[in-house]
Amino acid sequence: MLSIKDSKLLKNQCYINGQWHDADSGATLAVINPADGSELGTVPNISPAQVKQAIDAANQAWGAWRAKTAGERAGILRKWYELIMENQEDLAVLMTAEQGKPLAEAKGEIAYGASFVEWFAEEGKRIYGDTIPAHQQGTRILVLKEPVGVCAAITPWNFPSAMITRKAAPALAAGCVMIVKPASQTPLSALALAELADRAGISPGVFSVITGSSPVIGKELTEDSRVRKLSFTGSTDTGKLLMQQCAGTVKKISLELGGNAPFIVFDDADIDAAVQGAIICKYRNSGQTCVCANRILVQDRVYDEFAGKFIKAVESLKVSSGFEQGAQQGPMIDIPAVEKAERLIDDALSKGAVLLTGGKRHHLGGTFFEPTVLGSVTPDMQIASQETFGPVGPLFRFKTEEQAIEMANNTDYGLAAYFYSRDMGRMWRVSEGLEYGMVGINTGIISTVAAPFGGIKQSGVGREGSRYGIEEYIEIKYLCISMIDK
Ligand SMILES: NC(=O)C1=CN([C@@H]2O[C@H](COP(=O)(O)OP(=O)(O)OC[C@H]3O[C@@H](n4cnc5c(N)ncnc54)[C@H](OP(=O)(O)O)[C@@H]3O)[C@@H](O)[C@H]2O)C=CC1
Ligand SMILES: O=C(O)CCCC(=O)O
Repeated sequence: MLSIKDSKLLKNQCYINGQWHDADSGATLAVINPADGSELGTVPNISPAQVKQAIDAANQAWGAWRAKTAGERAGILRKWYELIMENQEDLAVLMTAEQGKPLAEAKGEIAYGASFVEWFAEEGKRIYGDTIPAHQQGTRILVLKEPVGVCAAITPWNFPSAMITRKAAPALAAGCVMIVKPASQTPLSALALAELADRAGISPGVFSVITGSSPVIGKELTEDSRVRKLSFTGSTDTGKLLMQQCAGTVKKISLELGGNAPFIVFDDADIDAAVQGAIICKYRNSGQTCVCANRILVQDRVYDEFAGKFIKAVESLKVSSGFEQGAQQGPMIDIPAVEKAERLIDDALSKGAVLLTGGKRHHLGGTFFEPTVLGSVTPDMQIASQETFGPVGPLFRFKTEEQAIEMANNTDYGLAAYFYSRDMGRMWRVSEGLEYGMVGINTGIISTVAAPFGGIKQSGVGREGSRYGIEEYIEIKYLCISMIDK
């Protein structure tokens, strides 16, 4: 039994048009605690007709929601933010139970997720239009910014709360309405957010959370022309599929997909700081983060020093249930995730990599995995080109700055990159040379509500957070007013 103060936050129904619903058929999906395999509850596996009902409700709710002033919407969103923060502890418990991350990380994610609601409540008040010098006498040109309309969000299990608010908050602030389909592994965090949205006074239909089979729900959401936009965070393969499905109705899309982040340590770096940065960048959330360091590139001269200190720090990480005091690495999300880590390690070792620590399932059993470091990794190994999404840190060796940039860019992904250096000229050269949407310099953590999050190449389309994030939910309408001199 989960220990939460407000038992009404634990839901087993989905939230459509301001009401809680079972599936028409009564079908359910089980939600599993990855730390011990126990069942935490069930959620409805809804029918295509119920997805249509959610779209009907959203479409109907849109008019009244967009007609509110930005200030009125901001007041309601502010209330939602406050309720999320008041319930931070309970929401974190739900998250750790269904996702596995340490409770301290879960609390951090709740605050991070709430920060998008607070930020965009304010940002919605500053959606300014434009006037443009006209091209002829007696004419004026105006640019209006209008909400896109009914939006859908499909979100992943690795950040079960923040990936919802990062999409829903700018949408609602801009005057759009949103239907969210969370990952099947982590629907409880999403449904708890819906309960709090309800308490905050977000009107029926403005924010719905639906659960069930992803291909079925995805098809309904992408084929319905009333849904004007899809925002997705998840794997590149699923993102490509959804992009294709959205083509039929030419929807706007935002895609936040996979990464293959290089983490470069130059020989002028502060090595201790680089080790700390690499630990947090690689092992937070058990390595299941799209901006996690995926390849650690270390310059020849400092390779041995960095490797020695890094291995020591990795070996000191506490692996346990996320609820245990001091937990630093919880279980992985499921067995396929463990098998993927094993596959990548086996491939690397068979091609000449060296196991420096870890490398196998943890003695705690289930989906716990040892924090792992591989040395002498080379670009021909699968781990160099695939997103590991696990606690495996592969060390690559490089000689020159040019070689580091070339190795870093040698991937189809372009989400986040990191490097450590104390040379100002190098900071500019390398920042400009890296083909990535985000670059962390002398830091392993770059996520904040204040900055634009997103990637290039096959890592996605669009940006989330910051003042840029709200533009994803705005259409531009141009007015050409003539004959004003008559
Ligand atoms: N960029 C990122 O942040 C993430 C990257 N990944 C990467 O993807 C790998 C696999 O993870 P996985 O969970 O399978 O990622 P997916 O991309 O498959 O899942 C993410 C979301 O997409 C949904 N989804 C899956 N298939 C469809 C579909 N056909 N139509 C509509 N929605 C769909 C899922 O729903 P449901 O759960 O119900 O199937 C979930 O809500 C990971 O190992 C990692 O490399 C994974 C998650 C996040
Ligand atoms: O992994 C992701 O999908 C998002 C990363 C969360 C963040 O750091 O903002």
